[in-house]
Amino acid sequence: HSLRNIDELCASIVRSHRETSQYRVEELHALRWKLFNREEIQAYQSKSVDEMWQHCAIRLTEAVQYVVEFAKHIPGFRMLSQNDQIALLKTGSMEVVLVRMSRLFNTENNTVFFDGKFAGTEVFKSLACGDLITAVFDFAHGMCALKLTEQQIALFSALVLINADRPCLEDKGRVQRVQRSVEFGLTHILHRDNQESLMHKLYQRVAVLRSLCSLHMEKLRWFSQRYPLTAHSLFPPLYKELFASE
Ligand SMILES: CCS(=O)(=O)c1ccc(CC(=O)Nc2ccc(-c3ccc(CC(C)C)c(C#N)c3)c(C(F)(F)F)c2)cc1
Repeated sequence: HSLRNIDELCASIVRSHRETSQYRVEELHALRWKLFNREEIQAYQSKSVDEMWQHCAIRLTEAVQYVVEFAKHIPGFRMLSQNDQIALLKTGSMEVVLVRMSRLFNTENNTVFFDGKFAGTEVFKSLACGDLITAVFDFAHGMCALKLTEQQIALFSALVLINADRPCLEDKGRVQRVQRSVEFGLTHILHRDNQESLMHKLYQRVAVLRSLCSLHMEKLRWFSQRYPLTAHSLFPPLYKELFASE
């Protein structure tokens, strides 16, 4: 890797992250005190379990679609086979959504940007998934504590996605080469930012991310058994394709 194309690699991943984020950090910062009022919280809490699940699945799927766009602009991702691209997105897109969620989190009042305003955990009560929501909020809190820059989030998101250890990859070697170039990019910018110590903290976050996503899948399996009609006919097709283990 000559430095030139490592800088180009980082620049294209950062550009893609910026272009595929629904909101810029400045916009979210300006909205951070826009909280749901009592009536709005009441309205969410009076939704039935399946209504709230469907509502959240739609929101999550929107966020995932931006991650799919982000992936397509990671240098080397499009050179992978269709099946390998889908395999990486199937297991990695939720992880990247959760990494991105940390940008939506306000640690001062423990709220996250959802449906246009900042919501506390009480908004999600009717999901009957308190442990998952708590885990999502805790993860976002932990990510905020690292005070990552947008560039660091962009490279970390790309590294979370391009993982050669994902199951059922056709050409593991090719994914490994793309993964190594992204790893090189992340270490390059951490070195430039004089923050090499962040690298092992980021790998620790990956372990938490894995458990969070398997908790999400476990809850989805529980929900699909309890509300098969909603899960099979009212969830966004992309959500089912990526997360329903069928
Ligand atoms: C920051 C990147 S961006 O692209 O700009 C962007 C990206 C997203 C947004 C707004 C947005 O969609 N927030 C949101 C959406 C869903 C959820 C959510 C809801 C319920 C669940 C559990 C359920 C499925 C059983 C889970 C999970 N797991 C996640 C959340 C939050 F996690 F907070 F609850 C927030 C705004 C800008």
